[in-house]
This record gives sequence, structure tokens and C-alpha cells, in this order.
Amino acid sequence: MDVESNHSSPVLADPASINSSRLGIYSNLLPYSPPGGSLSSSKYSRKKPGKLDEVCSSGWLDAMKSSSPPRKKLFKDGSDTAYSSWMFKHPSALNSFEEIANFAKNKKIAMFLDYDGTLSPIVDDPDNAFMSDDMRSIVKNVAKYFPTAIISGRSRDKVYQLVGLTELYYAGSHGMDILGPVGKASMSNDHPNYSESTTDQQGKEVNLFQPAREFIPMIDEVFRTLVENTKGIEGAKVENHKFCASVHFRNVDEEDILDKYPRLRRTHGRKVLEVRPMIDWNKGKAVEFLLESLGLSNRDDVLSIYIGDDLSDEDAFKVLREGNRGYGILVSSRPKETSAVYSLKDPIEVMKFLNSLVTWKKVEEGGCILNNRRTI
Ligand SMILES: O=P(O)(O)OC[C@H]1O[C@H](O[C@H]2O[C@H](CO)[C@@H](O)[C@H](O)[C@H]2O)[C@H](O)[C@@H](O)[C@@H]1O
Repeated sequence: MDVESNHSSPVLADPASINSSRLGIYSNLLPYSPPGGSLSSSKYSRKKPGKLDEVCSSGWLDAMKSSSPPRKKLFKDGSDTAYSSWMFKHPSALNSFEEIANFAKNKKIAMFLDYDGTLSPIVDDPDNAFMSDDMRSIVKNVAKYFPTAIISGRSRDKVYQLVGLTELYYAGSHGMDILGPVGKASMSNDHPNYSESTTDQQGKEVNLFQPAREFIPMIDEVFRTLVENTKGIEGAKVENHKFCASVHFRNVDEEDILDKYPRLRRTHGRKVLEVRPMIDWNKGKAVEFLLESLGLSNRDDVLSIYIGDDLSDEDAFKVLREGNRGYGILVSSRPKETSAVYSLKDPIEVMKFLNSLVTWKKVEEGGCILNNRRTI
């Protein structure tokens, strides 16, 4: 990692108790205008009752409705033509590599990576979502050259356990649990009680920022309730991510829970429903927070790249696009409405892209050394 300050490893066992201006990429450099329509205005589609509704025909599950992620409704046409025209709007980051490299020339790249569906392939059992050793080794290399952070919906401990690299920064629970550099981010002033200095497992000083800390007991309670209420539903799986709880099962209606906890809200992912605190915080804010902590905010010489596959990653894509801070890259093999600029089909393409970036950086640095020698 070549960030100049506050560079320390973020690995920390979770304590029990316990946030611009343009940065060198001008809008006329973007390959096209943002797509029309916004995700927030899209309506969720309702699926017809299925097998699981029949299984769970009592209690709060009586009201079971299915909630598909909104994108499906936006692009019903899965034809090659639809995909080609989508790819025209969101070109492959691999095919556009030269363009990206040109924008990145003489700039510091800050890399932000989602985990599930980006570094690891989507699998049926969330406990079996492993990244390959090849991917791990490439991410390790990326972190040697660029400050790199993983921003996941999973708990921070869990995503660290899955990635296992001390060279990175980690933000869990959709950015609500950040173990980052000690640099002060002004965004934390809005959450004065939720930021603390601590040390990581290597004894380095780090900053733990948890803007939804007060919600831990509430999420615990909700988790237990969800576990209880999904008992006996084959295939249902509930996860406690500390600052949010996930139910891996489309047909669970959480209205009862949301009525009881008005400060919690429901969000959607890939075949997962999530309950999380109703605070103004998301993966986009986490990106801003980390950039500021790293001393990379308000700089014309920084290019941020965020790679992700899910709806929650859209907040980060928007922050980069709207602030002209860099590029979002959506991982998807089918058309989806997105604020990302580029696209990649799957984690294999993500791996190729990351590898190309490292190779390019090595050549660029080699060029600089050669140039310096020539000057000397
Ligand atoms: O922000 P992320 O790192 O992408 O995490 C988002 C969710 O990822 C996990 O679920 C997703 O991946 C699972 C494993 O491939 C898959 O079974 C599931 O259908 C996907 O939604 C994780 O289990 C969730 O809790 C995260 O919110």
C-alpha cells in the first residue's frame, strides 16, 4: 500500500462492547452520462406465493410475501440485444482498461472492494462463500500498490476471516463497522461517541468507527426473533452481522418486526432480506469516511475505484460518480440499472482486472525509475 500516512493493518478482534471536492476526474472525462431513472424510485415487484408459503402457514409468517430485488423488474428483456446495449452504457472495465489507466496516470488509486459476488462467487450457502487463493494473492498484490479496503454487508470479523489479509482495511455491516487508519475524518464529528483509537492484532494504532453502536442490543433481539420465526423453514438462514441481520429467504415478511422497531429498516440484496438501523450511513458514506481518514479526500491526484455487485454497492457508485471521484464497476453478467460506470461479468473478470491494474502500476513505476535515471 502506498498511502503516505496512517497506514496500518486493520485486523482487530471485535471488542465486546463496543465519515469534497473534485479530485481530478472531470465529468467530461466520463464515457457517458448517468443512466436515466433512479433506483430509489423503482418499485419492488411481488412474486406469487410459492412452496415455502405453503410450508409456513401460521403466525407472523402467514403474511409471507416475496420481495425480489428491484433490478429484475427494470430489465425484463434478458436478450443479447438488451445486454449489448447495456454494455454500451456500462463498458467492460477490461476492454476499457487503457482508458482507465490513462485517467489513473500520475494519480493515486484508492481501491474499494465488495466481497460476496465480487471477490467470491455467489453460492447457495453463505458459509461456503470462499474466495480462491488466486484471488487472495491478487488482492494482496493490489494492496501493495494501492490503499485497499473491503466494504461488505457481512460483519467485519466474518469478512476478515474470509479474506484473511492484514494488508487491507475492513468495513463490515455495509460500512457501519469500520476499522481504518488513525487519520481523523470530519464525518465522525457527527457521531462523537462512536469513534475510538485502538490497536490491531499487529499492535498498530487504528481507528474503530461504529456509527450505529447503540443498535447492537436491538439487532441481537431482532436476530433472535428472526431465528425463532424461521425455525422449521427449510433453506431459511439468519445471519447476525452485528449492525444488521440478514434472512436468506425471499418469502419472509418482516413487517411485524419493523412495526415493533421503528428505528430499523428493511433492505434487499441478492436473495437476502436485511434489517438494519435507520441511520444516514451506507457503503457510500464508508468510502467517503475511509478516503478522508487516509488523507485522500479533496485531492486532484486521487482516483477511487469501487467494485461491487449488489444494490448496497450503488451508494458507493453514486458517491464516486456524483463527486467525480472515480469509477464504480458493477459485477454483473446481465443488465441492471446502476450508477457504476464500467462493468465486469464475474469474480474471474474482477481478478483479471485487478491483476491488470497491478501489472500496469509496476510498469508505470518502472517507467518513473527509468525516467529519473535518465534525468540523473
Ligand atoms: O456486501 P457483500 O460483501 O456483497 O455482502 C452482501 C451479502 O452477502 C452474503 O449473501 C450473498 O452471498 C451469499 C454467498 O454467495 C449468497 O448465498 C446470498 O444469496 C447473497 O445474498 C451474505 O450472506 C449476506 O449476509 C450479505 O449481506
